[in-house]
Amino acid sequence: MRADIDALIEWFQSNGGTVDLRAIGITEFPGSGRGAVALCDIPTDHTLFSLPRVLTLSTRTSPLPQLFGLDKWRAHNLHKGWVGLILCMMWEDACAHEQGIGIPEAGKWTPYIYSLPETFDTPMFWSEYELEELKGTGVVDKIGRQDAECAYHESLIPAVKAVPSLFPPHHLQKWYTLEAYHCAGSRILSRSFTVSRWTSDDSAEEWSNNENNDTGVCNSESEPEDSVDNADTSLGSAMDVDELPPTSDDEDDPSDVAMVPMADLLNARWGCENAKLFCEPKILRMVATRSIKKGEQIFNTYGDPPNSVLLRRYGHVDLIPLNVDANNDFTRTTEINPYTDGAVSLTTLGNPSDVVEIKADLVVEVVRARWGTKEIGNDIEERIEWWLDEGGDDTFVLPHPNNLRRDTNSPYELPREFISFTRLLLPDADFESARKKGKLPKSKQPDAEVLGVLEEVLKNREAMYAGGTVEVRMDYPRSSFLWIDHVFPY
Ligand SMILES: C[S@@+](CC[C@H](N)C(=O)[O-])C[C@H]1O[C@@H](n2cnc3c(N)ncnc32)[C@H](O)[C@@H]1O
Repeated sequence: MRADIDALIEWFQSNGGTVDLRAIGITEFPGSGRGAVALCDIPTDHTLFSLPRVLTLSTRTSPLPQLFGLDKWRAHNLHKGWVGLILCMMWEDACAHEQGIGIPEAGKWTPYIYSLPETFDTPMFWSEYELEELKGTGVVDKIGRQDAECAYHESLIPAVKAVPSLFPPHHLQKWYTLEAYHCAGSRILSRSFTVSRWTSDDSAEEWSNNENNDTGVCNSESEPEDSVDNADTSLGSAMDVDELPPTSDDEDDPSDVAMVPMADLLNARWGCENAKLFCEPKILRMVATRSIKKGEQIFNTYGDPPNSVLLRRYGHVDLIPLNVDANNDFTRTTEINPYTDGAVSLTTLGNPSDVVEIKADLVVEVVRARWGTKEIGNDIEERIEWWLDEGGDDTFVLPHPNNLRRDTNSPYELPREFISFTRLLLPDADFESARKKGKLPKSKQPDAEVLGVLEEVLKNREAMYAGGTVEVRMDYPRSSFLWIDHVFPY
């Protein structure tokens, strides 16, 4: 690993990147692979490293789309989704290992390619037996193996076969296999960033690792250092002149998805962010967002997603000490820092961003089982339809009671929609009058009947998870709390 990292840093610096090697080192962290460590006390706002935009690897910076021919690229649907970037990564991999293929533009990212992982712990690579462990979580449905493989067979392979000068036929069985495709896809999934084109409207922006933002969120921070007049030329790639337009205005632009050498060596952990990548007209800059003590790990942020997302995209979960009181109940105290505060009873580990998703179907099932058609009537489908027409969701999301970022000590509250929907289904709900008034049932203060349904829904929901028993206790209205133990694996 050392040789790869040393070669990466040398390549990085000789191609316009800067690294403060007095402040940051790359080392192995047990359980999380390579990561960055502070070699001295680092003050807030210190630049740890920076790189020109052209050193990022995306369909905008790779020479491949141009060499392939932009019209042909589009005709093969390589401008949609991640398949184009996956092909660029596979091509770079082939070029790096085959010592170039006689094309001068090939092989620019070779030391970077050598630094990338070749195996992954994500569920994409789990056996059926192993996936059983995820039963009940939202992960399994979101792995997307079939869709990914469809793009491989329908777009990537025909494209590769169409241009033998770029993809020599004897490379196909080695560098363009389904396995290599999944490897490139997983590298993107776990390491890419969203790096938009610099526009004259932009100020310096912070960009979180792509993982954190399925939504592609970026936050405005400060003014750019360089005048925006220089911004266009700063991109400097061949793609500046004639590049692929975004698919459409309201879709995420796939050419914004970029591999960012060095930045992707930083790990992340819930609530531990102390560095972040900022986007400027000519460069990307990794900056300390807090003071970091010598010896501490330098953490980027992946957006503190729930463990379901961490596992699916990165192959790990965050298990941090949760706030629990002497009775092993979650507390809502917001001031306590679970990493440093010795006063906290640390008996439970988890990820405060975890949620439980409850499908509306499950509520319907419980209501049906409890009362039957005779009591609730024949119009349950109609009620559901009206609920959806009124903009109601078909899934309710229960946040973790221990989410410390919720700046409140108020009791745990069930999502109001969840209560309102349940009330709508009950036999005594005045559906006709609600529909006439166009008003959904009240969502505050659930009564005993609603709570009875909700308790059963939660028990049934818990039983869907593989393994372990869960205790669901409801203590309402005495304390106005709903206590749910261990029901938050993902
Ligand atoms: C962006 S890379 C970070 C660098 C990576 N550790 C390496 O060795 O190249 C993301 C990967 O790092 C690992 N990782 C990051 N944060 C972690 C954490 N808190 N716990 C365990 N593994 C982590 C996961 O394997 C994840 O897929």
